[in-house]
Amino acid sequence: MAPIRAVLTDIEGTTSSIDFVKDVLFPYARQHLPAYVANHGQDPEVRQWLSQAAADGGLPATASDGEIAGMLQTWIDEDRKATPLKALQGLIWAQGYRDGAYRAHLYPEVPARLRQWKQAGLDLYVYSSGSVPAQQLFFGYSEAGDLSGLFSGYFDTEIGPKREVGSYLRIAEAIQRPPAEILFLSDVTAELDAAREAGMQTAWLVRDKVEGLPVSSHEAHRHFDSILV
Ligand SMILES: CSCCC(=O)C(=O)COP(=O)(O)O
Ligand SMILES: [Mg+2]
Repeated sequence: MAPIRAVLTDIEGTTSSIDFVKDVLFPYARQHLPAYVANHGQDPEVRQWLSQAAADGGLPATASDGEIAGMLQTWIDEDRKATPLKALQGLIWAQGYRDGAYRAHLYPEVPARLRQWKQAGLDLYVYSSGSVPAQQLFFGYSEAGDLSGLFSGYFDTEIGPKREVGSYLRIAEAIQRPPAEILFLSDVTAELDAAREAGMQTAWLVRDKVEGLPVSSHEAHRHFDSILV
């Protein structure tokens, strides 16, 4: 096996709990979405994402911003990983982080392990369904302080869906590493399958408190400390 030179990590369920995203971030975005759309709907970036969401959701061209906001709230309830929704969520979360409404959850061993890997010469990258600005906020306002400087780059679904092989090939190309030198960490086996098909090495994070680790072709880990690179 090729030596690992870079670690590419997912966020939700991997560095951080699913509960924090579902119980804190999503409700905050859902609550503030209508006012955010009313106040910022004419900003060019926001307008572009609203138009893309309306088109993706099959709304008529005459749909009001209120109707688009309502559809986006439904998408939040359904945990849709749609790029326009994720971009808008990131813009809304910025206010919550800056107001101190929350700090991003990280599993306890994650900050030290990321620092160790970085000190050992590995390059660290993030690949999440959350938008790149949302990822930067997440690690910038984490419970362990500002960790954003540890990462050499961030990728979201603008590079492609997380379950598609091509996304991982494009990430490897973007970071100028052979896929075999990249270790991808995720809690979702379909994502790990795609990364492996692209040639990456994989580790499956199983954070649930169930008895024993599942048997899988992807090495399963309860936490980052047992991942040896
Ligand atoms: C960037 S923080 C918000 C996470 C989020 O919105 C999400 O959908 C997480 O998905 P992931 O790909 O990190 O499992
Ligand atoms: Mg995940």
